[in-house]
Amino acid sequence: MATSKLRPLDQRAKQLAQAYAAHRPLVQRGLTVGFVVYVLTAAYRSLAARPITRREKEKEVADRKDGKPARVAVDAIFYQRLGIILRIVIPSMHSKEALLLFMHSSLLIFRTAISLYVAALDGKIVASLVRGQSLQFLFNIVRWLLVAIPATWTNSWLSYVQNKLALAYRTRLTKEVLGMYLGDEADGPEGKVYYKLSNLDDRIKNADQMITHDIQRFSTHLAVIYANLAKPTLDVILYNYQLSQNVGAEGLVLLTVLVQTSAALLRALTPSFGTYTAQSAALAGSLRHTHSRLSEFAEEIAFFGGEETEKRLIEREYAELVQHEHKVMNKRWWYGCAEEGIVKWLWGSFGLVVCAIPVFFKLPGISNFDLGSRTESFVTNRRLLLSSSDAIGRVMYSYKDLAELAGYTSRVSLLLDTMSDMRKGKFEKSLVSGATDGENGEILRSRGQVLLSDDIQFENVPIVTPNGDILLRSLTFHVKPGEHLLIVGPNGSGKSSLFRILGGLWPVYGGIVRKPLASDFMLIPQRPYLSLGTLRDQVIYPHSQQDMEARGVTDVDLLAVLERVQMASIVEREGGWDVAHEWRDALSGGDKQKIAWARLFYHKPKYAILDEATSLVPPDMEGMMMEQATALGITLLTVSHRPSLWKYHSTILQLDGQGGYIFTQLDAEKRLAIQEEKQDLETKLLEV
Ligand SMILES: Nc1ncnc2c1ncn2[C@@H]1O[C@H](COP(=O)(O)OP(=O)(O)OP(=O)(O)O)[C@@H](O)[C@H]1O
Repeated sequence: MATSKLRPLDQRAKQLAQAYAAHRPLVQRGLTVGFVVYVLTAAYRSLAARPITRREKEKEVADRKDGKPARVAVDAIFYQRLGIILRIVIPSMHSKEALLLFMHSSLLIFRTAISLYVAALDGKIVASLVRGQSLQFLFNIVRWLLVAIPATWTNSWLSYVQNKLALAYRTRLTKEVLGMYLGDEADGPEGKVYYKLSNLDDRIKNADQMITHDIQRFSTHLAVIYANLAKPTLDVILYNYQLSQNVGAEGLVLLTVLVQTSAALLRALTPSFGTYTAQSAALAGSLRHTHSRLSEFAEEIAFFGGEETEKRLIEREYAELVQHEHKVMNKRWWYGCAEEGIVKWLWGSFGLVVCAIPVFFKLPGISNFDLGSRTESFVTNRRLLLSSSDAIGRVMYSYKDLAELAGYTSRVSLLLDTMSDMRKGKFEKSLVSGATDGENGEILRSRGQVLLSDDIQFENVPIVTPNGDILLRSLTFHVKPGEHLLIVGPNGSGKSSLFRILGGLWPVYGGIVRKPLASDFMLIPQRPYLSLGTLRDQVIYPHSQQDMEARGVTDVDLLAVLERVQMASIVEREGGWDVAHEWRDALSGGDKQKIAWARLFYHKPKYAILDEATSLVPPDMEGMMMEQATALGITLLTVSHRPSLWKYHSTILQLDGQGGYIFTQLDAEKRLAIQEEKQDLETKLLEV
């Protein structure tokens, strides 16, 4: 019974095998086409955005509340961000970057074609060896040497074009970012982003690190990812197509199934490298920032003997960075083991089995098989397979690269988004408690008007610090050109804040501010800023020498300006106008203030803001400088605790530090007399 049942089954299997052999070319074609479609779909799916699950969304919200870093992954958000940045780095199809990308792609295809040729040649060389055909062998070696010329040429060109591409991306991005970062009022209503980023917003702690380091890393990763993704995908298709011609598409399909199953396992094991990259960049930036603060305030710290505290701060930042790097290294270690085990060894053994198919099974349509042909086919197939598994491996590795690119993309887009928010006047800063309640909240949510005028006029303008502290609810005063204003008040009452509003640094939360452009103001603070550059650059800052010459000003005129502040000797002392120093360290506090006054006399702005600007110069010079400024038609807005300066001002704005103020005409003599009387009374009171 059993044999009679088996026979028809056996026969049916035979019939099936015959039918299969008869239609094998069609099946082969079907399998090959299916394979190509599969590789493309798999490549697309591995790159496509993974939708964010509800649990992940909830976790992200919770993390943000806890102040934990945001999760970064290869998801829809990443592609959206990348799309925006790509439009910056490749602005059009005719741009230099598009041309470089085209060159890069052509070179990649050319290199794959060479590899295919080399695989076949390798097989031929070994076959001629096995067959003992010396002439054929020599001929093949010459071909090998000849193909080396375009092969090496292509490889050098590839890395050259790739580096050029990275640099071109970096240049485009840096240009865009600097345009926003250092754009002034002339670029639009909202400039001075570099100030607002660090003072009015909490999102970015170290913009310098982002502009220099993160943009560079992003550009390099973007240039590499293209080669690491496009090339291996193309390679997988071409090598496998060639392989399927040699070993039959069935073996290849089996191989692909095995490879893809293990690849899925590897993918599931991949840690979140994108988040780690973004965290590393942020921690490195923070450490650098702490170091740069140390060198910036070296003198102050040295006088205080603050080395231990500073060391502790730096060590804390460093420890955080090292801890994070250790964590990433550990993850990379075991991931590396799993990756190498699967990609190199497991796939390698699958490959050897596939290469052996034509040796052990006679494939229809392939009619060889002396020892030489078998060796040739084995060597060629093995090379193709190695290249192919290397390509699949690279697609796998590139997922890690893609995750890292996602990390840098999140950093660059955070920078771009925050800067664009700054320009729109949208700030995110943690506010003092109660800032958003009731009347305070109303003030913070509203915005005032800024109108252009020759006078300075505040109408019901609140003065609010960036963290939402309301210093004055409603300030009203009016200064006409030529009417010097004295501003007095206790520490922290908002005197400098008033200037920040005038300079366009802080937003106007309500009322109307009438004022000239910020470029019509010039600030002299207690510790004036000295730029990098020559002595001339210090006096004419922010002008360049060309600007100075265009104004018709010569070095002789500049010397006259320095004479006004009794600093003419500095030119000879420092070795001429063209000598460059770190002027911040080379000049004393008083000299710095005098240089700043010389700068004022050179620029002759409409208004000068003097914030304790004469605190370090001798009293006799102080009066002289004020008179000269008046003679040049500069209107002074002065903050000073020195009564000796009162007589140069006609109005006074007195802040009480409790939210109240008085704005009135200033009769300096009367005020001085009252002051003296007050002091007398106080002395008498003490005697009692
Ligand atoms: N960037 C900032 N972020 C948050 N708060 C700030 C910022 N700059 C100043 N403030 C706060 O604004 C308040 C007023 O500061 P402001 O510098 O205007 O005082 P001031 O009257 O000039 O004081 P002083 O006489 O000490 O210079 C202070 O409480 C200060 O802490």
